[in-house]
Amino acid sequence: MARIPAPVANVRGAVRQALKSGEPGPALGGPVLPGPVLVACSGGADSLALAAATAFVAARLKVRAGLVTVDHQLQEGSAERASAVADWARSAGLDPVEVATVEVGGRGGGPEAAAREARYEALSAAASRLGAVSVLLGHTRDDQAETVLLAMARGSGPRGVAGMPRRRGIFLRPLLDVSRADTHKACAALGLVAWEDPHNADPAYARSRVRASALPALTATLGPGVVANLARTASLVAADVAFLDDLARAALLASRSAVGLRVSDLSDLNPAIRGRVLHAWALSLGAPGSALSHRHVAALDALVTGWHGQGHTVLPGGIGVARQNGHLVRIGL
Ligand SMILES: Nc1ncnc2c1ncn2[C@@H]1O[C@H](COP(=O)(O)OP(=O)(O)OP(=O)(O)O)[C@@H](O)[C@H]1O
Repeated sequence: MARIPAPVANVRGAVRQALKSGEPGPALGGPVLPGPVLVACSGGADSLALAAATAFVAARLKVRAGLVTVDHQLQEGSAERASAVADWARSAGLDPVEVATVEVGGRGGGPEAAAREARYEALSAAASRLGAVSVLLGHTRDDQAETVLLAMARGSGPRGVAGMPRRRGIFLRPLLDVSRADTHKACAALGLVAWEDPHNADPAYARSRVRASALPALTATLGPGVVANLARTASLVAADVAFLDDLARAALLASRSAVGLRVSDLSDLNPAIRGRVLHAWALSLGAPGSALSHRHVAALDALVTGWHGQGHTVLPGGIGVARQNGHLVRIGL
């Protein structure tokens, strides 16, 4: 039997681990299969290698696996690309296979964010319609390293440096330990022609510049382990962040009162926990997470630790918070 090329084996190994460990849902591999695993595939090398490996592994594990490709209708020929991906997926034995066509226009936050939001909505909708147990995404170790570097450069703090989670809700990223070079080599070895997203090489995007210049420069300066080490940093930080978040959840419950949060409880907390409690509380009041910054949390913190009788502070979403009678309370503006 011909030897399987190492990159193909690596991608399959990562997918096998994800499918076998039960990560995609408790009933996988059991007698009753509640629904398929879906691969979210753009036709790019990462998600194409993921889809090919999933088709291969799922057939052997007797797990149902399908594919969804999203047509953002933003580029010339996007519908043809989507239907070519779908045709290939059917020929590879994936089932069900769907093209989800989305309208990206009319959303805020820039074209990239709008496309991402539309894509995740479409993938979530397809997953519920098809009763899927998981949606597999093709992010690689290199994507994780880029995410960490960007987060550090932007001062995003531990939550950003923790990178992309392996699982969030129905979404699962089995390739976070696999290099991008391997997904490209796996496609080449399998004779799969991957689509090149022109955005990936567009220097208008910070991520493209990190990919094209910053990471290669760091690798040249510090050595070839930089990408893997940045990705490892993400998982180490993610474990700490999860622990601190657990502590903060408990502290939030303990400091809640009928009117708001008790200042005496908040001031006893370690600053790392207090910041998280205030952040979580602000979210619970309805402040939009995308707009809630360190500055807002610092202003809440000042009501606790830098109290000099100052007035209220305003959170994103027009939410007023003041200190009254030993409590942080929401006020009408
Ligand atoms: N058009 C698409 N159709 C289906 N899945 C897609 C599409 N584009 C991207 N994906 C999925 O998302 C993964 C990441 O893609 P990409 O890096 O282009 O997006 P991103 O904007 O960085 O994603 P994220 O929002 O998760 O950070 C792909 O490997 C694939 O699984």
